[in-house]
Amino acid sequence: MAADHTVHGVPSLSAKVVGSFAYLTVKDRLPTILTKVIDTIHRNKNKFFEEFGEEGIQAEKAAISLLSKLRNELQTDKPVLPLTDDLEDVDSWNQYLQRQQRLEGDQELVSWFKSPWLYVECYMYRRIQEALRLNPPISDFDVFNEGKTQSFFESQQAMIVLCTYLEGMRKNIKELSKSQLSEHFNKLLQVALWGNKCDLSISAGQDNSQKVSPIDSLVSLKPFILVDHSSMVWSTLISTQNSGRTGSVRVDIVLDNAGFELVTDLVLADFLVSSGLAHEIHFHGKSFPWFVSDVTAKDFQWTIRQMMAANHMWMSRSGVQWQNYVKEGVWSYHDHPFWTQPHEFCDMAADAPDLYATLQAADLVLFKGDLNYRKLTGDRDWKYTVGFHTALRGFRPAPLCSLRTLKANVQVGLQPGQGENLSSQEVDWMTSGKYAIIQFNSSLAEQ
Ligand SMILES: O=P(O)(O)OC[C@@]1(O)O[C@H](CO)[C@@H](O)[C@@H]1O
Ligand SMILES: [Mn+2]
Repeated sequence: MAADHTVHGVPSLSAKVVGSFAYLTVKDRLPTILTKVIDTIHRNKNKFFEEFGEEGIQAEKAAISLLSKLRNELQTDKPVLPLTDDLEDVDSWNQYLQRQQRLEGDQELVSWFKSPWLYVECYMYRRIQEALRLNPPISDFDVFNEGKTQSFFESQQAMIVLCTYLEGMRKNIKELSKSQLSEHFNKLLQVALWGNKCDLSISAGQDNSQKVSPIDSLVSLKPFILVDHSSMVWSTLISTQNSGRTGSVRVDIVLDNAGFELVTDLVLADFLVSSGLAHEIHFHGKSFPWFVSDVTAKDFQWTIRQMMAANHMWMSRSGVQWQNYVKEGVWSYHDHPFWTQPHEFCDMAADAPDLYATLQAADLVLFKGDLNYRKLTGDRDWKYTVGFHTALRGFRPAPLCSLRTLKANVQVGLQPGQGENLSSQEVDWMTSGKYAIIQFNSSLAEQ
């Protein structure tokens, strides 16, 4: 039987296409990230010594040696190796490697430059975790922590603007009309969308004096939203209210990055709860450090604590409110090994049925960020006009919406000619983070 990486003749993005964005990422970006990780571990040598003595130093050396070997395997296109640590997901990863090998056929071994980009990129982050797990004293060290905390502190000004907006609204939220609520909803949905922009500086001001408000900048960013299904997201929320259901409305947010983006997500979640549009928010994060800036449980708790401790009245008031939501169970944080695996989401029902069942209990699921979009669409070379519903290939646990700035060259659901027009004007429109989508799919059949 012919086995390959195509679905309906649509191939997976892969570094085997020389010059493609996937190729450049594997060739340049991933080794750079590994070098930074090695440097970070080395710079923390003294800390490891203070905490664990000589054992800490040995662990630092051993982890660095494993990571240098990993970088060499990547750069010389060596075969992808099975994992050897003790995490609960090892079997699943190793089975996935076999699955990839079957797709590859007998001719070639699965390797960095030949296999699907999504797979090898996820695998790199899992191997970083392996290098730490195999060296127990430093297993819990988060190699990306410094960057995440720095991005939080650098965007304080924009956070203050958001929390001030939130507090202003909270005061008379019960008196707002449906249309006023919908206006606030659209704004905060867009703030959470642009929070995914890679540079984190949504408020254009670079200096630390006058900052442009992340709310005010929404108008000028609007033309860069290529697909805007926000009215369908709103209708979904409203219809759950109008349906006369007695149960509480639950919104799940599949988080992406820590720092400013996480705060925009928490502000949106706060609005949903305090307006009564939702009664319960489930946040889904990663169980270990992932794709440099993704949220882990520690980041989630740290962020709320930092907000509470902030030296600004509305920021700390928001932090206290969020801590209460967590205490009362109105907000809950969840992680599942599936989020740090390479599977496309259409595999979830079969490969992580418990997680799929969890999402089925939501009234709406918001997927933040670029990587989640790649997994929603299988990271394939789809034609721009293919429907989102088609690209999801049966993944529809609940009504869902992707909030994503474009940082990888996969995009579906555009109007005829829209993608071609953009390509003729800006070669990097799919990877610069300048454009964005709010793309919705109902849980029903084809819309
Ligand atoms: O998911 P996010 O945080 O929005 O983006 C993740 C990302 O930076 O990593 C990949 C490239 O290495 C791309 O998918 C994307 O640009
Ligand atoms: Mn991310």
